[in-house]
Amino acid sequence: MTQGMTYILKNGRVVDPANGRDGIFDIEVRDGVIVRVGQDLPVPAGTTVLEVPAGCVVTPGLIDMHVHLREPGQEHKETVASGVTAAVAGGFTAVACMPNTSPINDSAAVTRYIRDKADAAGLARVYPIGAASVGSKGEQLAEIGELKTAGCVAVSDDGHPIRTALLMRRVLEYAGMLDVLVIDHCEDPTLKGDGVVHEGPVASELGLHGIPGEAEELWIERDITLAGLTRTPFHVAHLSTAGSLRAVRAGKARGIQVTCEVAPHHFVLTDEALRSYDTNTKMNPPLRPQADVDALVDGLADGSVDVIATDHAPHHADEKALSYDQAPFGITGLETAVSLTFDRLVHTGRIGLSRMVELLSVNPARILKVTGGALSEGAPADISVLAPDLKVTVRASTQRSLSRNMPFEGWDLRGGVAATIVGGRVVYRNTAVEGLGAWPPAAVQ
Ligand SMILES: NC(=O)N[C@@H](CC(=O)O)C(=O)O
Ligand SMILES: [Zn+2]
Repeated sequence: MTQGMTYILKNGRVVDPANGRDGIFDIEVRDGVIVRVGQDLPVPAGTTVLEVPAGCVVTPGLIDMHVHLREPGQEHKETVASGVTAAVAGGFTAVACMPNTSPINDSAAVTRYIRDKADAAGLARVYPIGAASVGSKGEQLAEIGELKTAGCVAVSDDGHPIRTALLMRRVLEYAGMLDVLVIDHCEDPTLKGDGVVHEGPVASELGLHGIPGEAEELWIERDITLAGLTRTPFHVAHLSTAGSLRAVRAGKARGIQVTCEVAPHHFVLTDEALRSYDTNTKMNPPLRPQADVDALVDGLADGSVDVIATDHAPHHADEKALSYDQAPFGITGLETAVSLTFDRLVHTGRIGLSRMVELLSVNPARILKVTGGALSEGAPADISVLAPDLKVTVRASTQRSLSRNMPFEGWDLRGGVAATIVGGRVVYRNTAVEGLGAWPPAAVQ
């Protein structure tokens, strides 16, 4: 525990693009707040020094703006407590959680319940996302004002698209007035039909029903048009195709306030992974062909993709053991995102560290309008310490999530997390990283 304590994080390579910093800096933390950032800060008597291990990178706390915490209602898959434990072990100081719990988070009572659970866990910050429509049924507008007052930072019917153009228009109008972000799971349900994987040669060969990329693209075009009509910001959840990215780029070029996120599995895997028939390759949107993956990586590099978000979607092993058609959509992601980003984007030279920090911290903070995204003096000390060269072998059995549904079992990746600091408290310390021995013990390690 380091809250209430003064300490100096010493000699870390600080990558803080919002403040134009990339170099060796010290960070002084007092009572949970960053009080000074500078080179060779003096160490007053009695001040603890936390030496940053050689090769580690200190960044503003990572924020995952798309997770499913499953509480209330599906605590066998994940609880708020297990979810935030996975989050801090994955390097995230904050997460925004989708409303498709049971009951749906369409009321202040559910929002407060989630926040209370998050406060009790005391690990990552949790920003609830409220439903856009009552019960996420797509019929009646949810009480967006009530949800905002209770602490929701955004609204979405994630799991489903916001059902009609008229409803989307109203959601944008009300949420816009209240300064609440609208996030849509963009997918035309009629085109999706009973599809379970990407529509294409692999699906045909395997005899699985396909979902065309156009199901996503059409819906994004609809939403961008309505964001233009209402002059309101709109965020695309889990964007997955080249055509979707073209639509977002064109929207941005027209001055429409549209932003988007891409999940790690969509820039790492293609629909070739389906040949395993492993239901841990089943998620929504589905894995796409190489050309889409290449386009997403280009977008991540050139700035047209704003955010990396995991879409952490825990499901129980019994459900994932069903046939491919029957199993639920979704995979976990909180504990692999940083390693996949380092291994597949940074070490391949596609993005630099500062772009990585923009995608995982600066932009989600800006889009959600929440604290963080910068290591500024006076800001809460939400800090991630990353280990770009750490050798990681992914094992579901050692992850903190209650669920193990992920397709990266046994993967060797380069890059990981050394420590996670929330509000000045070291909440996670990775015992596999050398040089953290003198750090205080953490709640998760
Ligand atoms: N992404 C997924 O595959 N699954 C999500 C719901 C959703 O966003 O579709 C889930 O809640 O399991
Ligand atoms: Zn979704």
